[in-house]
Amino acid sequence: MVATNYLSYTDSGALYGKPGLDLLLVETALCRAVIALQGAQVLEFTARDCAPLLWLSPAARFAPGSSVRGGVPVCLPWFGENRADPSKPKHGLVRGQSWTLESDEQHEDGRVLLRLSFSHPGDEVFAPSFHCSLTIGLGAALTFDLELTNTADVAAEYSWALHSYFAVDNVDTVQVEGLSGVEYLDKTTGFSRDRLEGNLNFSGEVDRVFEQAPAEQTILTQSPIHTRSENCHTVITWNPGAELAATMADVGPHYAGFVCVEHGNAFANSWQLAAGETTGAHLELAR
Ligand SMILES: O=P(O)(O)OC[C@H]1O[C@H](O)[C@H](O)[C@@H](O)[C@@H]1O
Repeated sequence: MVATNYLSYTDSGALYGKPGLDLLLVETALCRAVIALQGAQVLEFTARDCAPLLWLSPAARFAPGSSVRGGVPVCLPWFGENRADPSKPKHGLVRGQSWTLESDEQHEDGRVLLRLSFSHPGDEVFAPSFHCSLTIGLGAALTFDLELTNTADVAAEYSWALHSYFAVDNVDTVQVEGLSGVEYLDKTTGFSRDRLEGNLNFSGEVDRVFEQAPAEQTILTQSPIHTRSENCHTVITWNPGAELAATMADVGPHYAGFVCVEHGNAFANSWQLAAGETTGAHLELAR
């Protein structure tokens, strides 16, 4: 592993006083970012002259095998509960696995691109084998290019999301624009179906899956956050609210500082990949 003038290798003990995970630190004229090799999880991203884009829980734990609460965990090869077997880990398996940094480069415009990859051999947790790579772009915006290949010799279904935790002033006043008129499944009421009219507000526990969602949303907080995606047809919006957060050791009273607006393809939008087929998606996040 070679450090460059924009990339250094560190760990969660050095950055957060909580040892456990290896981290990449990128510092350029355009931004500062922290990425965990476990799960290819971006933990922090702050563009120059902007407020931090992402929320990282002050109570986050940095333990091998479990996802860190905050940043952008990658949920794959299934999103949420495994519907065929709910005893399997929530949100798939890649977020708790160590990824490989395949390449890093800095473009003339100052953007840094990190490409991380993960290969699953196929096992009793998820039978099909697959290979995925995530190219993380770090400039004025934070970008993701996900590429997934079904390396199994049979067709397989994949669902996934980039589970972004955005830093907001207060969950009680934040609104999400760009989902009006879209149908959603409400996880708090047994996945009943409803349609949002107007902006989304967060009051108490909100856990909604919007299928066939538009490509752009704006999170209206003091310094608005813009999201733009390509080939991500599902948006999931989540905040546990005070009561549920109190039962989560790594959230607790800090729940008011974030909203999750997650982009991917899940439920009706899940990917059906033929043997050997590759497909991809793009996401851009910025204040
Ligand atoms: O606690 P986690 O496994 O990271 O999941 C956190 C949340 O992720 C998504 O937003 C789901 O829709 C929620 O139901 C879930 O509670």
